[in-house]
Amino acid sequence: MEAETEVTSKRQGLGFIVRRARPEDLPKVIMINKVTLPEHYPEWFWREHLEKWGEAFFVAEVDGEVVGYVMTRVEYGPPFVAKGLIVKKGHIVSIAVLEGYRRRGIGRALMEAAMEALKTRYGCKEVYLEVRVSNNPAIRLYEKLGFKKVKVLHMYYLDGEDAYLMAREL
Ligand SMILES: CC(=O)SCCNC(=O)CCNC(=O)[C@H](O)C(C)(C)COP(=O)(O)OP(=O)(O)OC[C@H]1O[C@@H](n2cnc3c(N)ncnc32)[C@H](O)[C@@H]1OP(=O)(O)O
Ligand SMILES: [Zn+2]
Repeated sequence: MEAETEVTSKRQGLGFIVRRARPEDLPKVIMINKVTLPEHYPEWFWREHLEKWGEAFFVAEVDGEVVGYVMTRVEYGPPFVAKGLIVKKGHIVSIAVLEGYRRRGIGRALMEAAMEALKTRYGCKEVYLEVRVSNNPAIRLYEKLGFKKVKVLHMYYLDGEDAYLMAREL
């Protein structure tokens, strides 16, 4: 994918842009994470991911405002679903879209941009993530993109909830 992709919804006025994140986007990205998810990270963690794996860190913009993000990293290890002993794995660390901007394809477009970059820029053979077992909207999105539930991670979250580890080949 090129640096910027414009997606215009069939419904007028619901267009958005997906582009690579920049350092100046981080305050807004961190704010979106705070209001949408219980899992938060220190500022240096976001910055580190942008510096190391910035080609697969994307934001979505509506009318010039960042309304969503996807942050990823690249890891080496035994694959969950791909073939091989040790492979490069793309890890979707966090994705979120502000509540008022959901169900217009932004989450899907962010995931597609991240997966394409993980594959073509970093050579990842698969992509994986963890998601709360109760998070149906996110699970539906991942299944629509071809992810499968690989295993349950018991008590994965601080509040005791389990996670599904979901993965697909790239
Ligand atoms: C690895 C992790 O970060 S796990 C945590 C994921 N993030 C969160 O849970 C944060 C809060 N939630 C969100 O930010 C959003 O709901 C997201 C990111 C999960 C989805 O973002 P959206 O922009 O709404 O997704 P998008 O519009 O692309 O939806 C694509 C498809 O996913 C499925 N989907 C998305 N939301 C829902 C929902 N609420 N109910 C059922 N299916 C849904 C649908 O199949 C949808 O296609 P459709 O609208 O044509 O039916
Ligand atoms: Zn994770």
